[in-house]
This record gives sequence, structure tokens and C-alpha cells, in this order.
Amino acid sequence: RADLQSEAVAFTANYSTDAAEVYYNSSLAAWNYQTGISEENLNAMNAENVKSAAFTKMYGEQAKAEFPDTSKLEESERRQIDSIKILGTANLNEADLNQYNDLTGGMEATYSTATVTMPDGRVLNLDPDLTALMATSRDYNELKYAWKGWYEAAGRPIRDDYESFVTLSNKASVADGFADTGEYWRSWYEMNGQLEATVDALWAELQPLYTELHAYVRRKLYEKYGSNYINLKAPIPAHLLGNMWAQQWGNIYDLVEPYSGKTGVDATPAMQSQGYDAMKMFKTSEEFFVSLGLDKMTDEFWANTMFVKPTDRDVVCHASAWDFYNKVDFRIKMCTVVNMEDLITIHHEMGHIQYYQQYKDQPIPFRGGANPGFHEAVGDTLALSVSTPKHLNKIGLLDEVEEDDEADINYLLSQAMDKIAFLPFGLMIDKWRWSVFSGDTPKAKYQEKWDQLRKDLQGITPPVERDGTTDFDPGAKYHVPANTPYIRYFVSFVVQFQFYQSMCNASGHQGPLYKCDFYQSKEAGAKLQKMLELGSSKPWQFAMNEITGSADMSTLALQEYFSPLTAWLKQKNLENGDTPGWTDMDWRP
Ligand SMILES: O=C(CCC(O)(O)[C@H](Cc1ccccc1)NC(=O)c1ccccc1)N[C@@H](Cc1ccccc1)C(=O)O
Ligand SMILES: [Zn+2]
Repeated sequence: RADLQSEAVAFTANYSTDAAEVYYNSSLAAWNYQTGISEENLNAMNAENVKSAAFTKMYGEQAKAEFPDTSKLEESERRQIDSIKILGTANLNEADLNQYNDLTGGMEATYSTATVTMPDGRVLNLDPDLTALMATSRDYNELKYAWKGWYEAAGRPIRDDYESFVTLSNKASVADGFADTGEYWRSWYEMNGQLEATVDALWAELQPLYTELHAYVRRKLYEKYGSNYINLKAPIPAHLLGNMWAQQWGNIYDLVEPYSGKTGVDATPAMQSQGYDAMKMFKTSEEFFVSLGLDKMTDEFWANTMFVKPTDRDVVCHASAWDFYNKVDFRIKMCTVVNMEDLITIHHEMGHIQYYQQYKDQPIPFRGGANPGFHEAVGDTLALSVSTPKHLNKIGLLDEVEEDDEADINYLLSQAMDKIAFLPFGLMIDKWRWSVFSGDTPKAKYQEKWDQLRKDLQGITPPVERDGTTDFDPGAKYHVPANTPYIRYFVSFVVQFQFYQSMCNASGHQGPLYKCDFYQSKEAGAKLQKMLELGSSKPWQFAMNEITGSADMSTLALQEYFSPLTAWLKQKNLENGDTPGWTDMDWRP
């Protein structure tokens, strides 16, 4: 009915006007807490959160009362009002909401301030100390000590709080009509309950490549650490992969490099010798986006971003990108270290900011990614281009480029150590969490379920025995205490290759996909921009079709990108007499 439609237009317009102010205030309070961890700032953040919850509840209930049936409305108003009807934690009464906020704020503070005291007395934080140790130490026992210390310091203290948090989170999701919080999170992908089946199918296509890489790396670790610590038919000890969670293996590339003497793939030495600082790294990233015809960062971005870890207070160092919902104030919070890994992370975070800027004129309910995986994929897509030896050479971070097969294998292996290694990790975090929210995994089985997924999906085993009644390893990975969903990264690692392939084609690239650098291509930028400016105003399948010409997630682009390496790994594993996979499931180092 025309009058219902015009009512809906007025209602959603009022919502966006009011929401911009409310969300600005709650975002700013959250920013102040994360960049200044203190009781005072936690209380101020929670007070603002109570106000924004009251706002969400007021509009949500009005939407349910005035528009019980949205099916007759135009698509834009229907999607906006359906979204406004979901209250989330605003469903909770004040006592429950305060407990929920104290639990989540406390768990994030525990994670962000945990330290490990080494045998020699050094007190190490995660960022930058333990991150650097896990990346650079090749001492089996030093790595084991740091790994054990971190998981005990960050995970164990929040095991009980996490159970309480789950109960309250589910209470809110059930009030919105979901079975549990896991189902609520999966609903963002608009796949009629098929998200898990879809990601399982994508993983089935990629698991053979992961298993070949795993076997090759296991062989190299065997050569380094010996048969006491590595079993060629068993999972790999979790602390030897260069990363606290074994989620990306790029930091042990030096142990696996196929052909030595070729130009390096790591720009860190050049960055450091050329006196790069955080600001120079951010400006380098901005320049790449602008070269595609995308937006510069705003003045507010440069004025308000936290570039490096402050020395005078505790902060949440885990990187993040912030939208203050006023079309100009966008910020990154990051404890930047001058190395290649952080240059890539800066592109990742800048990708979030670009998305914010491209959809800033959408109504508030549409200021999000087409799906959460798309938001994670923007920066990484550009980073695929930036990482090419050709591009690094162009910007003076690599002295010369060899055009030969061996140098190409070196490059593809270093990319696989970050991109292929990540896939089972990106899948397993929410496999674990969905099972916890659904009740399949009660507290008594938190650790056991985690270990089983680590072993089955990643082929990784803890370096020391785990105790299911006290250990809580999931709590030692940021996104669990920070309550940030994770399947988005698995989705991103698949779709970023589709976006990259499509932008490469638009740029007129000829030759192997992995050599494509679409730097300065306005055609590539236009392709990406058409998808970014939609925000979440259309289902992600529509946005996917905009940028790639097909509506589905597909692993074909990723498989094409790595195809020379896939053949090489199979050949190498055959030569080494290694059987990909891990059958000695009960082996321990
Ligand atoms: O966590 C991150 C990067 C941080 C972030 O940019 O994804 C950040 C996480 C976060 C922090 C606080 C609250 C919520 C989420 N996400 C954002 O800043 C963000 C999220 C959604 C929309 C816009 C920005 N990366 C993941 C996975 C990853 C991604 C890419 C390369 C390597 C690893 C990790 O480190 O395990
Ligand atoms: Zn991100």
C-alpha cells in the first residue's frame, strides 16, 4: 500500500539520522577504551553501550509494531526495516546487559594485558614481544616455553567467563528468533542455512593443496629440528610455524625456501634500511588505493588514527578499522612495527577504511560489507598486487626481479605459507564456536573440541599436554575474547582471489595470474568501486556478480593462482618419499 511505503521511507530516514549520532557516541567511547584501557574508560564505554542499546530497542520495537509484514515494501525499505528489527544484545535487560559488557570488556582486557615471564626474567607482552619471538626464534624449547606461557596467561583466566558470556549471548539471539548466536552470525551471509555446507565444500576443494604444503613444510621442519620433535606421519607441533596460533607460516619461509640465491620475497630489510616508519607505510598504502582512482584518506583519518603503540598506557594492540558514522571520521588503531607483515596488515586495515568511504552515503543499516567476508577481502586483494616482486621493485623495496621459474616458485611458496596455511585455521575457529553456541560443546569439552579441530583440520598438535579442566586455548586467540566472528576470514581468503582475478582482467593483465600488478589501473579500481559503494544494500551474490560476473564463491581463481606450485609440491613430496596427511594421530613430540 502506498501509504505504508511512504511511512517506511520516513521511518528509515529518521532511523538513519538518529542512529548516526548514537553510533558516533558509542564508537567514540569504545575507541577511548581500546586506546586507553582503564576501569574509568570501561565504565564510560559500557554507559554509552547501554544508551545505544536503548536506542536500538526503541527503534526495533517500533519497527516490529508498525511494519509487522515488510514483504510489500520496496527492497531498500524492506531490507533496512528487517535489519532494524534485529535487536541483538539490546534484547537483554539492564542487569544482563551490564554483566555481558563487563564480561566482554574484561576478557578483552585480559587478552590485551597478558604477559609471559621467561626463565631469564624477561617479561614479554604479545605485541610486539611474543609475536617477534615466535617469528624469529628457532630454539625448540624457547618457543615451547613462550607458547605454553601465552596460552596459560591469556586463555586459562577467561574459561569461566566465556561460559557465562555464551549463556547471555544466546539469550539475546534467541530473543531475536535464532536458535543460538551461531545461527545469528551465519544469517549475515543470507544463504538459507547453507553457509556451513558451502564453506565445507570450498574446504574440500582446497584441502589437497593444504595437505601437500603441510607435508612439504613438515619435511623441512624434520630437517631442522630432527626426528625427536617431528614425525613425518603425524601432525606438526604447533609452536614451530612462526606464529603463536600457527595460522600463517610466512615467518619460517627461510626454513623452507626452495631455491636460494634468488631475489628475496621479503621487503623488510629494504624497509628498515630505507628508514620506513609507520607513517611512510600508511602513505604507501594510501598511494596504491589512490592510483586505482579510489579515495584518499580524510584529514580526520590522519588526525585521529593510532599508528603505533603508546608508551604510557595499556591499549588493545590487535589492529582494527573504525567508522564513526559521520562520513568523515574514519580511523585505524594499530601497534605498527616496521616490517613486511605489518605493511600487508596496513593494506588490510586500509581496505576496511576504503569500504567505509565508498558506502558512506548509504543509509546506516547498509553501512556494512556485502557480507563480512567481503569487508575482510578488500585490503587483501590489493595486497596480492603489492606483494608481487614486480610491484615491490617498482616502489624500490626489492632490488631486482628475476624472471625465471625458480624465483616464481619461491614467490608462490611464500604466498602459500600465508594464504594456503591459513585456510583450515580460518575454518576451525567458528566451527568450534558454533558448536559452543549450539550447546554441542559444553565447557567440559571446550579444550577437547579445540584440540580435535586443530588436529583434524590443521594437522597441528600442541607442544605440551593440555588439561581439559583448566586449559582454554581458544581464549588465547584475540577473536574469541573479543567476540569477533572468524568465518569471514575463510570466506575472504577465497573471494579475494576472485576479486584479484577480475581486477587483473579489467587492467588488461596478460600472463600468469600470480604475476599481476594492477597498480595505477583505473579500470581495475572502477570494478572494485562498483562493488564497494553498494555496502550491504544488496545481497552479496548481487555484489559478487557486479565484480566477477558470477554470483558464487569459487576456489577456481585461488587454484589457478597457485597451480604452478601445486604441481611442484606434489613432485617434491614424491621425491622426498613423503605421504601427505597425518595418520599417527596419537603421536606427541
Ligand atoms: O584480525 C585480523 C585483522 C583485524 C581486523 O581488521 O579484521 C579487525 C578485527 C576486529 C577488531 C575489533 C572489532 C571487530 C573486529 N576488523 C575490523 O577492523 C573490521 C571488521 C569489520 C568491518 C570493518 C572493520 N586478521 C585476522 C585474520 C587475518 C586476515 C588477513 C591476514 C592475516 C590474518 C587475524 O589476525 O587473525
Ligand atoms: Zn579485517
